[in-house]
Amino acid sequence: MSKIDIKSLNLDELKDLLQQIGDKPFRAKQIYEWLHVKLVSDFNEMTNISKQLREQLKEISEITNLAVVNKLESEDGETTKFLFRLWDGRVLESVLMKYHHGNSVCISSQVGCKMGCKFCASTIGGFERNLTASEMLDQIYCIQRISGERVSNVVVMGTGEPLDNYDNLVRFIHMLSDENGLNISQRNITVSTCGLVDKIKALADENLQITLALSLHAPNDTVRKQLMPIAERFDIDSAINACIYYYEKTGRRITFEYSMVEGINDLPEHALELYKRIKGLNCHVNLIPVNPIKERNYKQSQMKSIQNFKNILEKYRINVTIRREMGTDIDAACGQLRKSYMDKTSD
Ligand SMILES: C[S@@+](CC[C@H](N)C(=O)[O-])C[C@H]1O[C@@H](n2cnc3c(N)ncnc32)[C@H](O)[C@@H]1O
Ligand code: SF4
Repeated sequence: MSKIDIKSLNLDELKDLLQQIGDKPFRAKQIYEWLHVKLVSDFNEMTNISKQLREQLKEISEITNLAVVNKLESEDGETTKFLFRLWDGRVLESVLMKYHHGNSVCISSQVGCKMGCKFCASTIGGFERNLTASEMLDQIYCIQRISGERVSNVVVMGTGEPLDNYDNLVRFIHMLSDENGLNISQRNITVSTCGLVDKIKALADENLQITLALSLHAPNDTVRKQLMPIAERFDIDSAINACIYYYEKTGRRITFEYSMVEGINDLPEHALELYKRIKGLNCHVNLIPVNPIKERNYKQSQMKSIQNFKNILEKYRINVTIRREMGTDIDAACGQLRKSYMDKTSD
């Protein structure tokens, strides 16, 4: 894309742009509303903007949009997976989950991922590129347009490591929670990371109110290194300490994600060790039965091991839930739908 990516500009930047082309800055608010509230993807739809200004904007800028490649709805109707095509032909996936408290969208932050976690389908084809702020917003905007229902929660838990795309992520969060845009409360936005310690600390200093989720998946470095290469770069203590810093700066309770893999991280001694590591922290542990992917032979923990693990943590008064599996009938594991599509198209 050689033209200006107008949907990635915040309101002040849009005002500057209008000033530069000799127009009134107050028009910026109207254009911002067309892009981020009325969710249009064509300058011609901006009916209160003069034709001359629309033509000028078309010449220097572009409005990103996503094309729907595939849409799969789970049998219970609660989960819909979307496969989208970007302007450069690359594909990404996003998920709409309908809860009684509102609609939540899980978005991707990168095309592919370079982090190499052993059980994750998103990383198998490697890393392709970062998503821009507009491409992250587009996933939510498209789903809201297609479903006709307001999105109230956003989780950055799809393909990619959001903190490896730091500047675009922070821009995206500001724009998503902007009162002139969709105005989604920062408290309803969750960012999940495999644990880039320096970036967690930087995020803590941004003065945001989003929830941070750390993908922990192990009670110690030995087990963590078996599952996540990032554990070679940052040890478990430094990852947890970065979360403590995040809590101290923001007052936001930390979520620890723990994908349960049979025989690897689901034993009672793991639960006990985990408790000792996180005791005293204002946190919540989310136990996720791992979704097996065909490229790896990791098995999902038995439900009785997961329940036992939960009971042990609860005995020590750790806040813990087992994540309800949603949409297992539609390639629910993160990156799986995109991976199936890539496999088919490369035949
Ligand atoms: C796909 S990642 C994206 C966000 C970020 N890169 C991270 O690792 O936290 C979101 C969560 O999904 C988990 N995950 C990935 N593959 C999974 C699988 N096959 N089964 C269960 N959880 C999985 C990750 O460990 C992580 O906690
Ligand atoms: S779990 Fe997250 S960091 Fe790890 S490979 Fe998957 S997307 Fe990347």
